[in-house]
Amino acid sequence: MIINYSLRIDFVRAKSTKVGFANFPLSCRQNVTSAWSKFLSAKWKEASLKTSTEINSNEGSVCNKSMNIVWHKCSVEKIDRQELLQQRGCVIWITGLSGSGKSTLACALTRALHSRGKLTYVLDGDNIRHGLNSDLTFKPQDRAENIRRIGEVAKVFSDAGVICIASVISPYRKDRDACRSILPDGDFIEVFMDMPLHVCEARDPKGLYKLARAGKIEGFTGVDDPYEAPLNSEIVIQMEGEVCSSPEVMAEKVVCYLDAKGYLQA
Ligand SMILES: Nc1ncnc2c1ncn2[C@@H]1O[C@H](COP(=O)(O)OS(=O)(=O)O)[C@@H](OP(=O)(O)O)[C@H]1O
Ligand SMILES: Nc1ncnc2c1ncn2[C@@H]1O[C@H](COP(=O)(O)OP(=O)(O)O)[C@@H](O)[C@H]1O
Repeated sequence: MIINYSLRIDFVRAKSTKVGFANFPLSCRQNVTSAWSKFLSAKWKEASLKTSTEINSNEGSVCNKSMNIVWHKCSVEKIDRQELLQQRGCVIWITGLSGSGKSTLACALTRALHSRGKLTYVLDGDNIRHGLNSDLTFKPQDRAENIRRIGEVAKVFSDAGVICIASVISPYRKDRDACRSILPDGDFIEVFMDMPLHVCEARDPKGLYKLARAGKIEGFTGVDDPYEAPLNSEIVIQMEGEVCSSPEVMAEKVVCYLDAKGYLQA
């Protein structure tokens, strides 16, 4: 993006330098400007290639390919919507292994908040992959893009004043941190489902661990694909010895956090 932009400036400068060539013979001027154009167009191509490589890498999408865009502000803003809803928009980001209980917690939490009159919306990895993200695989760069898109959608919901609950494996720390970085301070609340792999594998409600162990699914998180545990989550859900709290008790822990931080009022 920066490279593209500076090239655009160079291009404008190059065009204006043509005026300075006015005293040279026409053929000489044409040669210089055409060499300049070739040089710039080669550089432009190089920059574009670099940009798409960056987007397709595991870095996540750090560049914006859209140029000449200006943010349009409206007179009704987040603060007005929050006032209407009597709550503060935020993102509850539930991360953990498959089978760790992310969807179960997301459902219990949306139910608990709904019954307190709070507007929520759940973005579940499995569900989003049925539509918006149906073009993505489980390769690292596609997981990164999956998380980037869900992070952006969650940001829109929180800007709408909604308490958005994202339940996604999101195995890479960098991708989760990127989602945190696009939200106002405090509005990204990470919940780590810190369940041991053997517990998740014993649950295996969809039979996916079994398939992964049999080599029928490649790159399954926790089996032959990494999961980078969060280092500083706002909330950690763990077992107490061999016992797992009920989904309602887990949800209550998150509700208490939201209440204490003032998200349940405008
Ligand atoms: N290879 C591989 N690894 C992990 N999970 C897999 C895989 N293939 C399919 N599934 C199913 O996809 C669900 C995870 O989707 P996510 O979008 O949350 O994954 S990710 O955040 O992009 O890693 C996940 O759902 P949950 O079990 O609810 O986590 C699985 O059912
Ligand atoms: N707190 C819990 N106690 C006992 N079983 C649970 C709990 N949370 C989830 N489960 C069970 O574990 C399995 C996986 O839960 P799920 O929410 O689908 O996990 P994930 O979304 O992380 O894959 C399901 O069969 C679910 O009923």
